[in-house]
Amino acid sequence: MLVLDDVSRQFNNKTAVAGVSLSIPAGSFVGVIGRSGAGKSTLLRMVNRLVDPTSGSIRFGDVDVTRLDGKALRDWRARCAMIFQQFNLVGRLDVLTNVLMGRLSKVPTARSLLRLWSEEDRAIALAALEQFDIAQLAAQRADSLSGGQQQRVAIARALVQEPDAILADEPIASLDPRNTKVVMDALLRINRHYGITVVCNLHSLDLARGYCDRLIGMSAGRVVFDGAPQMLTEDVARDLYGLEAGEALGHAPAPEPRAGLIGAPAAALI
Ligand SMILES: Nc1ncnc2c1ncn2[C@@H]1O[C@H](COP(=O)(O)OP(=O)(O)OP(=O)(O)O)[C@@H](O)[C@H]1O
Repeated sequence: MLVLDDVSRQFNNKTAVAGVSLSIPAGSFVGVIGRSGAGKSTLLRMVNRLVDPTSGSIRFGDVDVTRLDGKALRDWRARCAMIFQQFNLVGRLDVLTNVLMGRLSKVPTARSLLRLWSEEDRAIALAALEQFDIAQLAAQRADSLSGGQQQRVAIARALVQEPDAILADEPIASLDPRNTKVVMDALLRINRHYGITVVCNLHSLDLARGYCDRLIGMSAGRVVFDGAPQMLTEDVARDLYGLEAGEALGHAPAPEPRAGLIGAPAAALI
């Protein structure tokens, strides 16, 4: 269970997140929605500690995330993988090496410094690429791939970290509708098949409704809606998005059917 208790973040005199309290049970697929500037990215980044809260606490099980530093903080970041709008791959490296980067926290320091990957690590990375139908791209430079392919590589890299949670910050914001569906289906698969918690910032309400079990609506740094997608009425949605309602309430592709939800550890990739 991920628990945020009265978490706030200020940038100079601007309050980005204001007194957010939330409990997210393991295995949830949560969508964080709201208009631009509502505080969605800051909220996610605080969980991963890319941004430190100004006040409040974040706990995951018995770990007090807000107090971690050094190796303990690095370990935490390995347990909650981030996925970004701009993929954050190393463009000049091949796809397989990019995915192997996700194994860095799993291998002894000496080997990780020398980038000496075991056969097992390579097999895990290749199996992750296969999951998302991009194993044939393993030897290509990451920067030669389309946006949708790059985001699937980033998701494969996150998966081989064997995380407890994946935090996805607008993962489809720069993708076309077909790739949007492919990437959202990949996140859904990770959630359903491996039981990994997914918290995903989304601008499109249709997408959030289609994929998430629970929506958290933010406005001016506060949580103003927290519930199942079907509880979010059109009126509440219009309030949430204000002038952006037209764009945010547009139609989005439907997810794959939610079948075959077998829990399995990420290590079971091979
Ligand atoms: N590093 C920063 N320095 C100063 N202000 C910031 C910083 N990061 C965020 N903010 C401000 O905090 C508020 C919340 O920003 P945040 O990026 O969390 O919102 P968001 O809902 O993710 O928006 P978007 O959908 O546009 O990414 C905004 O007013 C933003 O300008």
